[in-house]
Amino acid sequence: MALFSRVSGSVGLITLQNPPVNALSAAVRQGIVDSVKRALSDPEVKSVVICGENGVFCGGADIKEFGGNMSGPPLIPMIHAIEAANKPVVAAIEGSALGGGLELALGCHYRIAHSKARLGLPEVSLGLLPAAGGTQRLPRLIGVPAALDLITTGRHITAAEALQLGIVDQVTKQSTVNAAVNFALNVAEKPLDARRISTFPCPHSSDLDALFEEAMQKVQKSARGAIAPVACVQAVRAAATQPYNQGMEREKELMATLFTSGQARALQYCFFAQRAVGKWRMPNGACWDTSKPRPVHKVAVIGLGTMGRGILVALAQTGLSVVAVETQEMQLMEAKQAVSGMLERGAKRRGVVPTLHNITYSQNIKSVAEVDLVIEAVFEDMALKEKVFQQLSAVCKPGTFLCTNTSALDIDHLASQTGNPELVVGMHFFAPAHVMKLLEVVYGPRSSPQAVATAMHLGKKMGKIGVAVGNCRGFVGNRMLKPYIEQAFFLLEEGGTPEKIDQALEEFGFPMGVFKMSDLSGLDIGWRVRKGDGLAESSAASQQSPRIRDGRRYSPLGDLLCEQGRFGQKTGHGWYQYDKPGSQLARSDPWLHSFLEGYRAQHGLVARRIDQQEVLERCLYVLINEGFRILEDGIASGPEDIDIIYVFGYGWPRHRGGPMFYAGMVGLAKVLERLEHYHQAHPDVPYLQPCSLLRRLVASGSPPVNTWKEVIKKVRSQL
Ligand SMILES: CCC[C@H](O)CC(=O)SCCNC(=O)CCNC(=O)[C@H](O)C(C)(C)COP(=O)([O-])OP(=O)([O-])OC[C@H]1O[C@@H](n2cnc3c(N)ncnc32)[C@H](O)[C@@H]1OP(=O)([O-])[O-]
Repeated sequence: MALFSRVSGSVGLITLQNPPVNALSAAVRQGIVDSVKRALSDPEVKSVVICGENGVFCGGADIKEFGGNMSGPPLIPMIHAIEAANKPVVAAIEGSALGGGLELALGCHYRIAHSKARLGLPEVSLGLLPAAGGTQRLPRLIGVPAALDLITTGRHITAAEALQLGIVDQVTKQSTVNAAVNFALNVAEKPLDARRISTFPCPHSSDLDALFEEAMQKVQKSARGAIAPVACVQAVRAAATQPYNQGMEREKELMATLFTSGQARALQYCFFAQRAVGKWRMPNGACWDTSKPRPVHKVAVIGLGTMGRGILVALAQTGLSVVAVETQEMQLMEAKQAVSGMLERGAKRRGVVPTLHNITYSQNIKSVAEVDLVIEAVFEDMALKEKVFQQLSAVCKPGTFLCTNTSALDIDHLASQTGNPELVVGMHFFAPAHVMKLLEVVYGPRSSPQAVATAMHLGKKMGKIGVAVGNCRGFVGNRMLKPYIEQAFFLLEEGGTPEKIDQALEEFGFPMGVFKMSDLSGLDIGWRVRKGDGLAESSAASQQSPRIRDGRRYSPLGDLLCEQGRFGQKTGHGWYQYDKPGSQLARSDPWLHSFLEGYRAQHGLVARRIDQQEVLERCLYVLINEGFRILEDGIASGPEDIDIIYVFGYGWPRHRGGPMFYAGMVGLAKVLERLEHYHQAHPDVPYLQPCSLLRRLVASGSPPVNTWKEVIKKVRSQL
């Protein structure tokens, strides 16, 4: 709702009240309409201020209403009525003015912002466009290029940038409402014609066609198939080329196509899923609201390879005091130099002072004795990690949380090396760790809820999206990746090429196909794991059939490439060739193609044509199937956990909502039918066998993804 009051004698104050972000629900819109009417009809009121309760102006339209029947007064006429008012209306912007919130402010005649406020039109990230006049008013106010930038990226800007762009008229460090009320008193009798943005001509650049052509190319390149950024450009074009009313018609028309699109549904699902993962729950019932984190003031990072350095940078940037330990002197010196450089560059970009002084470097593990939490990031080798955990358990003060940055190893086994296994959790960061948003917080059977809460809290402080998951080989992300990569190898054996398979996945929306990704991360990583598992054996030494392991189909293609020293980008050759070691531009490699031909001939395989549909169905559905197994095993507590892990850690296109949401969009029955089909064709591939949870969900009528948790609970109790 919205509260009306009269302040300073003649100022009507309208306060939006819908915690926590004052979203424009039906009740709030009704409240604004009623309050504006009251202010305009009250002869004592000479000017009006609109503000939000609890230090937040407005987070925009109420996204929760989008799925249901929209009732209450519509936003557009409400904003028009404010703009058309014959008394000045001033927006007092504190906290956030986003989406419909900023559109409301643009309908006001003046805008005063607090210096800490954030403004933006982030609708594009929800698969929409600013359809309450945002695409028409903003270009008229700040010009086409700046409006295009804000509307197509959805980025939030500071009050200082908003002032510089001309979006706000004044920035204050004091009480925004007081400043706005004083401002309103001063402008009470001033004429308003020059303050109604919809009447402004849109500032024209000399070559509009070229400008929009360039903008369209830019969004198409970065959108990876998302439709909203394209619609945003089209809407702004209407502002630049048509009168306001026609522009509004175009905005409405474009919004209508977006509003009901699957992409909008997927993106809005992601918005809520991102927030839902913070409300974690362990199988024993412990959860986010009953488990309080312990304060962490001092942290240590052990091992300063690539991952350790990234983690160190992310920690130092939070302002925490960090002890960085690396036993090799050379490595320590190199790491110190690299980390200082990363911190300095990061600080320069953000216009802040680098936090180099937060870090103490040491070669001695005993220097972690006084820290509250340790993140171990040594080489991915169980024997080495065991030793480190034994040492940590001996040197750390009682109660220190011990976290490991392993990407697949057994957390519980590591916990068993310490005197207090309840203090041990996994903190699985993704490379580069100071950039990538995802953090898997992995609890073992003995991890305490407080250890999970503390790791999740620390992750949030580091700007990460933490997802709490159970302990199993590869946890959630890497466990699902295994069958996905395996299918890609099988497709190569059957006639595919790295180029065709990658193209299908990139057209789906991944930034990189599976083979380019593998070249980037290094083929030797998977090879080392397969060797450890006894799967990858030198072809000469192998006693067993090269294409079968334990009765299951196996592809040794990756191993054979590694035997040739082809480790990917770092060696200049992998699934592709590169100009030189370390280059990033992948080129098709004739050697690889003739190698594949030779391999097929050697194993009596006849290449067939593999189309895009088969690539997508086999690679994606097998990954989804493993996701269902993870849900069945209770490793992830809901589909949102898996989807957020894939969107933020593995490049799954956000506008497709994550693998589990996508399965729901495709139709669970269809996913099941295709898995059955492929399993029949490849009975020696167990990953293709549909898991029982998927079957049960289909049998129970394929309920929508947001109700799976309930179904899973029931299914799990019956399994
Ligand atoms: C015709 C229409 C045209 C119009 O152009 C369309 C729009 O405006 S589209 C909208 C364009 N606007 C946007 O895209 C802005 C979206 N919002 C944000 O970016 C951030 O929430 C914000 C920066 C505001 C606060 O960040 P923070 O302080 O870290 O806090 P937080 O993020 O944890 O959120 C706290 C709680 O509020 C909830 N909630 C939040 N916003 C909305 C909403 N609009 N609605 C409903 N709920 C919303 C959120 O789910 C969470 O709920 P819970 O149950 O407690 O988990």
